[in-house]
Amino acid sequence: MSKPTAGGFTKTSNWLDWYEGPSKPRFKLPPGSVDAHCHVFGPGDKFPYAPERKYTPCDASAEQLFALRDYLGFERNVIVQATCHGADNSALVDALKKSNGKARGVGTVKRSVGDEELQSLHAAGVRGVRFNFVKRLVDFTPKDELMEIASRIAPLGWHVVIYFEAQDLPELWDFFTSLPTTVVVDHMGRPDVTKPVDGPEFELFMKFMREHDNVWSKVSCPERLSVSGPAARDGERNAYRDVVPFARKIVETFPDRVLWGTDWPHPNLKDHMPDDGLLVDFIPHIATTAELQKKLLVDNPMRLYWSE
Ligand SMILES: O=C(O)/C=C(\CC(=O)C(=O)O)C(=O)O
Repeated sequence: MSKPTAGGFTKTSNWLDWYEGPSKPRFKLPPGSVDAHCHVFGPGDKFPYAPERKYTPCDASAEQLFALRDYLGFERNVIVQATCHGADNSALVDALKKSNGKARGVGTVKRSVGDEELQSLHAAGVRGVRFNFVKRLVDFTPKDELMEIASRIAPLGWHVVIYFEAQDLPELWDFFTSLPTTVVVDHMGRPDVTKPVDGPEFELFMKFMREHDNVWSKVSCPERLSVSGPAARDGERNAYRDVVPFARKIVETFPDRVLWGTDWPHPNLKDHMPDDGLLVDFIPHIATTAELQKKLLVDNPMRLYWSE
């Protein structure tokens, strides 16, 4: 049954709702694992979607996220502000407050944000801001504005999360490499996985990480990047095989600077909605030893988000 969007909003046409009744993962997550990339949406009647949004999702509440966390065997979440909420972080903050310290957040702020607001976001558990360069998701924000925001949040010990597509890395390189904070890349910079893993495009991403030890990567979202699948559906525990070499290379080369997240509730998927339990079973294909798994799922996110 189609999931609702409260508050009189109408979902984007052909919206794929998050998957009801996921499988129990066969992979046993190490104790203290963090789902380091997920979102909350609305509910629209309490936390209206932003007027400037490029899509309207089905609602995905904090309670539903925390139920999934417990069911899959995660201990904590990092909730990332999605563009459908613009720079209004209230749904995010509400979720952080309800989490009893088990969630941290990455928000979106504008140049006009006051020091008091930054302090109150920090108190709620926000530890970073997200700069989104994916053109279908956001209108352009001038780089001087983003740099000003980065310099405002740096003294708080926060980091910058960047979301962009692989073909845009050359143009964004100078900006990214001048950011004064830890920089966390969403979804491996969205590589085109039909290109070779040792080809020039992905090599540029590897160089970006190799030459800048403040750059981290989420090795997340195989369901978004995969071209040939197979999808994490119908019991498939060896899904998205075309993405594995890319994620595995990052995990093995930079084991102390990688994070993993479900990306629940998976906004804007067009082809299929993954079963989140089967998505967890993707992890041992990209982090193949207990040591790598603990770094990816526990040590790294704890160092970045729960250091104090
Ligand atoms: O959920 C993600 O990470 C990816 C998104 C959505 C997004 O980033 C947003 O709305 O802010 C995408 O590729 O559509």
